[in-house]
Amino acid sequence: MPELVFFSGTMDCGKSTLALQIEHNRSSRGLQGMIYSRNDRAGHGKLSSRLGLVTEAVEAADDMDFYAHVVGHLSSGGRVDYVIADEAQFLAPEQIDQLARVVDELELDVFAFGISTDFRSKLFPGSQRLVELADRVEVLQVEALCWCGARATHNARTVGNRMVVEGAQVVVGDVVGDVDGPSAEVGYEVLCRRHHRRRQTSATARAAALSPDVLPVGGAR
Ligand SMILES: Nc1ncnc2c1ncn2[C@@H]1O[C@H](COP(=O)(O)OP(=O)(O)O)[C@@H](O)[C@H]1O
Ligand SMILES: Cc1cn([C@H]2C[C@H](O)[C@@H](COP(=O)(O)O)O2)c(=O)[nH]c1=O
Repeated sequence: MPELVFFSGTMDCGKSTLALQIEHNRSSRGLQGMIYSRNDRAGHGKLSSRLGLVTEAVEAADDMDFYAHVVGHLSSGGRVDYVIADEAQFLAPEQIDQLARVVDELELDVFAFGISTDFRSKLFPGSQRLVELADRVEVLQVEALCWCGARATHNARTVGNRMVVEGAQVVVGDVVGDVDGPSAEVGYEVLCRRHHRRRQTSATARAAALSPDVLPVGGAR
């Protein structure tokens, strides 16, 4: 039976890498995928992984009808054996319904990849709809780690190395390493729930270790 599968995890846990591996394994057996992405960091019409792999993709506009797009491709003589949708958190709920329709009416597997929650730990609308509609939700095997060593389950947004909790839901960006000194750039860091709740990033934890009498934002350690 064809399925709608939602592969979910934090940022930087290998979702796009897995999407590219699924694409590679199927295309190397002569199957043809329709690959969608939206707002990939590598640019318009790309699906890229931090391991350096990248492939061409259809950039999913916010008014794009996925079902009509696949039907249009098939009607004009194209072939589609499966569908991959990366950065699925950025899709509208109606677009997730269209992907479910692709599974049910065109009998194609649809593999969607994305983060579930935003920097405030609230579900993205597209991810919420995926959780509601998917045949399976798969959590990725490779654990991204918080600076404390625990499994990272949450995405923090940082500005100037400090976690922020105000701002637009969508700001395309990348995880920042353990940077020294303040940065005005918006970045992201994956954290365990405990440190996300306490707003303790690696930089603020390091600063607190250097000056133990300074409490993190929010009080408790
Ligand atoms: N230099 C590296 N060596 C080995 N693995 C790496 C390296 N850089 C990144 N990775 C792996 O790639 C993962 C990120 O993959 P990616 O597909 O870009 O993540 P996602 O799409 O979930 O944000 C990291 O969690 C890590 O496992
Ligand atoms: C938490 C969070 C993330 N984003 C953006 C940042 C990146 O461009 C993507 C996630 O990409 P990845 O391949 O999973 O690393 O989402 C955002 O816009 N808003 C957020 O709250």
